[in-house]
Amino acid sequence: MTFANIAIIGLGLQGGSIGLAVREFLPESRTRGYDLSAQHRARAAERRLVDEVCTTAAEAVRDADLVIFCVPPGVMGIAAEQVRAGLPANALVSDVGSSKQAVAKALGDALPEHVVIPAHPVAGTENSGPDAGFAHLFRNRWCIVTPPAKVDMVKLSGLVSFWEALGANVEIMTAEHHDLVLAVTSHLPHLIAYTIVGTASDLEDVTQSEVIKYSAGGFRDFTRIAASDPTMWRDVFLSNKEAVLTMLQRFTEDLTALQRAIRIGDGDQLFDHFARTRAIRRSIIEEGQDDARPDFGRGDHEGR
Ligand SMILES: NC(=O)C1=CN([C@@H]2O[C@H](COP(=O)(O)OP(=O)(O)OC[C@H]3O[C@@H](n4cnc5c(N)ncnc54)[C@H](O)[C@@H]3O)[C@@H](O)[C@H]2O)C=CC1
Ligand SMILES: O=C(O)C(=O)Cc1ccc(O)cc1
Repeated sequence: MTFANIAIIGLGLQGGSIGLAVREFLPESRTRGYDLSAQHRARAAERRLVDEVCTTAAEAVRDADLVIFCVPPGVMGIAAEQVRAGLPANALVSDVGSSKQAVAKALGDALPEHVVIPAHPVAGTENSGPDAGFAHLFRNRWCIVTPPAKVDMVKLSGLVSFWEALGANVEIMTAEHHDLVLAVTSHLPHLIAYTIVGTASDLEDVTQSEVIKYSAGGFRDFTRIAASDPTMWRDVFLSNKEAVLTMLQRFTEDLTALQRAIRIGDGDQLFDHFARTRAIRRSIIEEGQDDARPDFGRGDHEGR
């Protein structure tokens, strides 16, 4: 099953990248897009992120057989309500939200008559808006698809093929499992980055010049992550609250254990811990899941 008319709601990093990637990898498909911001619509048209930028959401979904919501997690339901009037009955509804249970519920509540199959491309950057997108964002990255227990298999396989055509490797799991895994691999790291950059800034009377001067160290990586979009990340934490709080509890216990090892001078514990984490990093690189690969996302994008 291929999609002839794809509607993209939200023309920022994700929506723009999908539009550009469809033009490059699925040239037979036609794309229409809508964004709430008139400024973003104008810029999306200038960059030709989609074939046609529409001034209403209902117009963008006209004739669509696939609609992908690419808006912050907290407004998925509102955005879905905006397309209801114009959405063809047979259209598949999907999204790219970073949390899945809450987003699936919001989309399902707003569009109860439609097939909804949520997805999450685990591919992004700290940049947002219509200037941030690029066609190769999804190349060699995971896209996690979280179908409901009873699902239209033809539409599911169509969605899997769609993401594979854009270069992604697709994994299927429940929304609940997704939210737990991503809480520790993505959401918690962002929370830690937001915290450390805030802490350093609060100490700025003492350290301001040093923070800038020595930011080529590990701190620089944290500032990149902590520059990520505030609206989106506020919504991620609020929409995946339970899983994030569970993982934060575990993290806090492990941090306290390291804190104690430092206080009592237990060098063996520190060494063993750091040796274990180094091995994890090396295994990630061996599996080819690392952004630092020479060919990753380069060429048409300088934002990383
Ligand atoms: N930033 C990242 O690295 C990743 C983000 N995601 C998910 O993708 C989704 C979109 O994120 P980005 O593209 O990064 O954000 P973005 O901020 O670049 O784009 C979102 C766009 O949605 C528009 N918008 C807001 N409310 C709207 C509405 N009601 N109707 C239509 N347009 C509306 C905004 O004007 C903006 O242009 C989020 O749910 C996020 O969790 C998923 C993977 C990676
Ligand atoms: O920029 C980074 O390091 C990211 O981690 C990008 C990212 C942000 C949110 C997601 O749901 C998936 C990927």
